[in-house]
Amino acid sequence: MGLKMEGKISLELTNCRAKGGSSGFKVAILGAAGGIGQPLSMFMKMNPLVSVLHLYDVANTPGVTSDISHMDTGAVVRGFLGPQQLENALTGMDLVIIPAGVPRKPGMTRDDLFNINAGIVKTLCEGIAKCCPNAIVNIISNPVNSTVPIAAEVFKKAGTYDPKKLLGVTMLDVVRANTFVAEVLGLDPREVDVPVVGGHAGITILPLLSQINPPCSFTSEEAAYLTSRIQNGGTEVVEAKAGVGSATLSMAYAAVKFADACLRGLRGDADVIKCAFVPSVVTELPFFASKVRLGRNGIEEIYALGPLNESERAGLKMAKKELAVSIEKGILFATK
Ligand SMILES: NC(=O)c1ccc[n+]([C@@H]2O[C@H](COP(=O)([O-])OP(=O)(O)OC[C@H]3O[C@@H](n4cnc5c(N)ncnc54)[C@H](O)[C@@H]3O)[C@@H](O)[C@H]2O)c1
Ligand SMILES: O=C(O)C[C@H](O)C(=O)O
Repeated sequence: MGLKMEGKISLELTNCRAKGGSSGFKVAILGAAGGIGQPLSMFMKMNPLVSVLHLYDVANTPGVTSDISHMDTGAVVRGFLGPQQLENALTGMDLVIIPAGVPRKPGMTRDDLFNINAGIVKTLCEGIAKCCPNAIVNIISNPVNSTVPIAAEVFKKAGTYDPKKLLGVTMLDVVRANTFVAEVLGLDPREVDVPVVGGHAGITILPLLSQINPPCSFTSEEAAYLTSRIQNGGTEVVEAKAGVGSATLSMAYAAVKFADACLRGLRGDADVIKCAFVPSVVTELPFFASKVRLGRNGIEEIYALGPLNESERAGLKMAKKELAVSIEKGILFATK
């Protein structure tokens, strides 16, 4: 058999020869052809811990897959289009990342996305429960404060729920906080680590400026400016994009930072610690974002909040009130 078939290279033959890194993890991205999905897929193709990369979407996956598959890195890339291919996309995966769903336009809250995105996340999680129940799941789709509880309920119903493996991605809040704090302090953002706890929407995003590494202090004006800018970072991008979407590039960067941490944990690396919105007993709420240690089983340890200053305590009270409503909304949707 020749390489050319009617002017096209035989895909069957090239697939026979395809070789990925001999070891590594299998990762699926659901919503891979979207604004976040495309750069995230590219970054994950560059990640040496990934041996197989499955790209799933309801539109445009063939083009994105063909494009990304030409990158000369180790991971083997396969594309999957539409619900009939979801199960094949998910079977055997170690990590599933979900950026599927609609983004905000100016004037909308993340909760305004609930009506569309709740159903999308529910269906995708039903597929995960069926085809890769042991996978780590990273949920990016908004509103994260509700979509993570939805995922938990789907897994509970299927009998596959492992709270150590379900993580809402709040890494972009940390990435923004590091950037904005470094600007104020005149530091390199790579040297700054700001814990951001609570959730992922407005006042539920609670940066702990009193616990920054390296230790630093702010005037009350600086603290108010930083807290507000971190809480409204998403809206800042939505308004700048003026109707064509929300953060995609910085989100893909944050998502790959977080996914890489999950994979390093799975590999057995020590001291992999990141903030995430997870099933939690840190507060009285069933889900809460705080620092977690990632390991071979997913979340190995969830850290307590530590000492908060007066304004952080006030922020926490307000954040918990809003979070309780969003969490309940997700649970009700998935159990009705
Ligand atoms: N967690 C965070 O920090 C964070 C940051 C930015 C954006 N987001 C959220 O991520 C989501 C995606 O944002 P985006 O800018 O990439 O949007 P986008 O519209 O550019 O891309 C979304 C993709 O999802 C796909 N999709 C829709 N329904 C699907 C389904 N049932 N199965 C699989 N794929 C499906 C679409 O075809 C599209 O390719 C939004 O909900 C947005 O609010 C979260
Ligand atoms: O703001 C949005 O709607 C998207 C995302 O949650 C963000 O924080 O950028």
